[in-house]
Amino acid sequence: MTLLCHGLPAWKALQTHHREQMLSMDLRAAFAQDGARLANLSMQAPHVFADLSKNLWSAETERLLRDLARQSQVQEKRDAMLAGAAVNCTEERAAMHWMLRMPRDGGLLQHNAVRQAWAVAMEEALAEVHETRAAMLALAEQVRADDSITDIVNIGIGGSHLGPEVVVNALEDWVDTGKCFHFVSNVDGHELGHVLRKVRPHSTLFLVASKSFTTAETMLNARSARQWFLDQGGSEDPAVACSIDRHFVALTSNVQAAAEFGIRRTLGFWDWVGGRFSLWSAIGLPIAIAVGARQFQAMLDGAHAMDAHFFTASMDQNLPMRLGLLDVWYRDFWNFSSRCIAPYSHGLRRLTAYLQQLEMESNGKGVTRDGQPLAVKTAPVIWGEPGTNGQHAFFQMLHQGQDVIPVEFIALSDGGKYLGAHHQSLVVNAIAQAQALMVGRDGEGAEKYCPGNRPSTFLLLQQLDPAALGALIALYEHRIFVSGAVWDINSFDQWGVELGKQLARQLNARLESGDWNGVDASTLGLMQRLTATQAC
Ligand SMILES: O=P(O)(O)OC[C@H]1O[C@](O)(CO)[C@@H](O)[C@@H]1O
Repeated sequence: MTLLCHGLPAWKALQTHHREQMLSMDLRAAFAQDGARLANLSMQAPHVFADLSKNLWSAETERLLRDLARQSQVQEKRDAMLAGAAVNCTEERAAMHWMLRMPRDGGLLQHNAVRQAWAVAMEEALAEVHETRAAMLALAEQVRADDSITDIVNIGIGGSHLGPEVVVNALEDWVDTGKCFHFVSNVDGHELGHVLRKVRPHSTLFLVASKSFTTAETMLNARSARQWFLDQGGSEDPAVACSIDRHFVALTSNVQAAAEFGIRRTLGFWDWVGGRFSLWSAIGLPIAIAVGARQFQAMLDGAHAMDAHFFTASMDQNLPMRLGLLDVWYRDFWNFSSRCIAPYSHGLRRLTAYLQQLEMESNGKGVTRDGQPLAVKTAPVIWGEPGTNGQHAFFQMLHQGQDVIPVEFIALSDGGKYLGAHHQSLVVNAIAQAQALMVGRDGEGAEKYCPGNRPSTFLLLQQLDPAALGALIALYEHRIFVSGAVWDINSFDQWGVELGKQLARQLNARLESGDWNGVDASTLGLMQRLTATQAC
């Protein structure tokens, strides 16, 4: 049994530090007293500048958090991930999404620490990654060149939806095909119907994206799409131009299930790619079709630069480490139960949804890797909306509400082709909000009082290009790994999701059999209402 994090000496030291020095901390005073605060608490990582100075911490806090990281063996756990160990212990799988962005020769391997951790068997995995990617990019280029295909419909949910969607939206300015991209995830037929009304079978390519190829929502959507395709004149005969063979591709690690479904064109990936970490794999096909092989590679390169930073930079200059430790500091010592994500970029409008899965599915756990109940809090609620919209919705509460909620601003220095006046206004608003949260307002009446001293982090990308976006997403992946490692949880499984799936299956079966024995009164009452409504 490993020692639980709250039993470590550094945990106790952080509790004392919090109680005796930080509870009364005032950010305004901290800046007034320390002219070097910004320099010490900000840093440049690959493609991402981070201003961490408006957080409720100090150099001493960070020193103690690094002690905590050492005592909870964060670096050893990181290196085990890099060595291909089965860090996803409940499913006995490695977690090697970072390998999906690794160059064939060199890259990370040029670093001593990485070379030492690298297992020879992983050479084979890397070779397969490159082979599969070449096939994926070749297919993407073929689709891009085919003017008869005007619409791409991605059918998938969770990691098989959110990553491709966030990236295709974010890289809108880099999309150089005239094709339209549609994402269908919800089992609500409304979503599929909405898309099918807009497309034609002979000009649509359906991508059925599912790692397991068993996810109920995706399978039902895929079956309905297939039926629609046949009803609209499509054919099962591969010799016909408008055939399933030509218009359906499966992206999956379960090639056999895809074949049983009737899809013969498949791109595979491996069980060591977690669903929420899969956009870099075949699941990224919609991205590659949208922006082409060169820009897809640029996104991988940006992510790889962040990987190299995470795996090699010293702890005090390692951005994913610093952010992951900040997250533990806020969750467990300040007891902040949520974090607001505020991307000041329309391109990043789906980022929060993506990060919700990444962080809450990874770290929303209550036991350690060896099954011990945790006495500390883990993942916060991740929520938010793009700025400036959020300012006219929930920022009121951030400024004057009773809860303190750390805010994460994400902005771009260069707004690209968008009108300078718009971009300037956008970024100035982000900076002003971070300032307002910190400085507050006093002396103008009780109703106008804003307490200030409210924490925020500011992440700045030069522009929203493929490399910067890749680096930003990899930053979040690694940061979540760090906090998960401190809590000693398995950040790579998601057993909580299974229960609901299992019960939905049982309720469907009970609907068929009419056997409601042992079902609680509330569930039974709701099911009776549903069947009564259906009967009308
Ligand atoms: O790609 P699949 O196997 O359809 O799974 C979809 C999603 O379902 C989950 O397993 C549970 O929500 C996610 O982890 C995953 O991203």
